[in-house]
Amino acid sequence: MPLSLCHISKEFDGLKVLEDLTLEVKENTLTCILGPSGSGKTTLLNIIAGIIEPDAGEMVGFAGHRISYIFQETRLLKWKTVRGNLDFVLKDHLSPSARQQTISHYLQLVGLEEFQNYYPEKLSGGMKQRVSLARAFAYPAEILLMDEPFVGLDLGLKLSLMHSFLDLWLAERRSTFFVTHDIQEALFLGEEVFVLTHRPGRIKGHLTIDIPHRERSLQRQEMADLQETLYRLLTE
Ligand SMILES: Nc1ncnc2c1ncn2[C@@H]1O[C@H](COP(=O)(O)OP(=O)(O)OP(=O)(O)O)[C@@H](O)[C@H]1O
Repeated sequence: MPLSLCHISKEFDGLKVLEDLTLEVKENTLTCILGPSGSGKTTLLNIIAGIIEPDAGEMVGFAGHRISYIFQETRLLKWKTVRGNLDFVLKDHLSPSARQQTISHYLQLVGLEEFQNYYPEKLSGGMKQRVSLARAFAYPAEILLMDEPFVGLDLGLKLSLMHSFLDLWLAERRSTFFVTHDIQEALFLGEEVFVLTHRPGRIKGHLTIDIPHRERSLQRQEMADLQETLYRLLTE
């Protein structure tokens, strides 16, 4: 069943943040919501997560689905080890032995097995974000919400985290809503990309990118053209 947001509007104290926003995607699609700062991207994720009620509109296809939410700041529990952080979100869902296996599987996918007994304060920023990705994927959620998880990181680290994220996501597709104001993130990750207007956020444009993730390179003219289109949509 597709996931649909239908005519969603939201204002805070008279400030219109989202206006008549409608989109529909297939299940297990990696959807990027690309928009300028203040266009209501976080508000939209919070509405999908059920943290905020929209003033108008409805969501179809989301009911009964569990949600994992990844933020810009990693929100790891600092009194628990890497393994303990994953264990914490799994303890109500899996038996102890299944938990051990699941945790090892995801830590291996993000290359952090040997750091499993470290506390977050002993990890670099990139390693912490990898733990947070592994934790989000380990949790048995059908929907993944990602709020600019790589913002403010240097280019090398951002690229390496995007690869870690894609390794996890390609191994096990989830319906993902990834918000960003970064054209390259949308271009390299999105299967569907929706571009928002300035506040109040409305859908300004929509692209489907059907190039397999592993074949996305700016050397390809098609990718360069898509980048140009996204740039125009975002800035004009
Ligand atoms: N709970 C709230 N109460 C009042 N105003 C709010 C609230 N949440 C968000 N806003 C306002 O809504 C607008 C959109 O915020 P939001 O965080 O959704 O945008 P964004 O696109 O995620 O921005 P950024 O890219 O800068 O994070 C902002 O002007 C913000 O001040």
